[in-house]
Amino acid sequence: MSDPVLGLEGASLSFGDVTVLDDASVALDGGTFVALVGPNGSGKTTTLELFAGLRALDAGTVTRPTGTGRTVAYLPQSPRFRPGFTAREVVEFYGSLIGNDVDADALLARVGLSGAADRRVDDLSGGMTRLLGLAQALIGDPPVVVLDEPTSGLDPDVADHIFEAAAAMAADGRLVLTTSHDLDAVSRYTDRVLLIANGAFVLDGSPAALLEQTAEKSLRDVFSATVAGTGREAVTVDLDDGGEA
Ligand SMILES: Nc1ncnc2c1ncn2[C@@H]1O[C@H](COP(=O)(O)OP(=O)(O)OP(=O)(O)O)[C@@H](O)[C@H]1O
Repeated sequence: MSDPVLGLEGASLSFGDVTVLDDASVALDGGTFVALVGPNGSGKTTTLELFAGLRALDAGTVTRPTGTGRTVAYLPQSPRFRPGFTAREVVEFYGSLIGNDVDADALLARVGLSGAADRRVDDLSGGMTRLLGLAQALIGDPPVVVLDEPTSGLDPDVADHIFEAAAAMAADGRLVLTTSHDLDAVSRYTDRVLLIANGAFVLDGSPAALLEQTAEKSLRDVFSATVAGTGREAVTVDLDDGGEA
């Protein structure tokens, strides 16, 4: 078997008394669309940041692609682009930063944004802004694309479009790793699901395999049953105004 493109081995990371990873290991291969799911605050964004090289572990090792050029493209949850630029200018600008001659129109077409090439980024909808982020992620043809909640706040059709674009990026041979709370889309589009809870990857498999393994009806049910089984307390919301009587 070939070496994993991304991996964690014996990984531990805490913020003060909050343990995000506790001796966790995982190996991810190219040509795969992987979803990292888990409860709020379970460590999804932090894990993506580790893979993007934006954070270091307390213990253990991170495997990332070696080589020159852009190896991991990271799209944060709320991408921001230089105000006043058009979508095409954004792609050309980032291409020039990376030192790549980019065909901006081809990249915008790849994500379905041809019609918005001359629109200023300030005038793009939320969905278009995420799509521009995907186009930007493809600059320099990185082998790994990491997406943090790329569909939060988007309508289901636009969300589907983004999942389709991400799946196509993986079908081209890349490793695409996304976080998402949209378990319906995750079931339909991804090849592999990792569920993080209590510092560990507690489930790992294709959506179909996870349903079979757990005998649950939907990934949503698998999620709830597994998270409950870890003994993790649900997030509690205190509706009291907190005022003293
Ligand atoms: N810089 C930081 N300093 C202190 N604590 C942090 C820091 N970054 C994250 N945390 C904590 O680490 C835990 C994991 O955070 P993270 O953002 O990775 O979770 P998440 O799974 O992405 O959450 P969500 O689904 O709500 O986006 C949380 O308890 C968070 O409060």
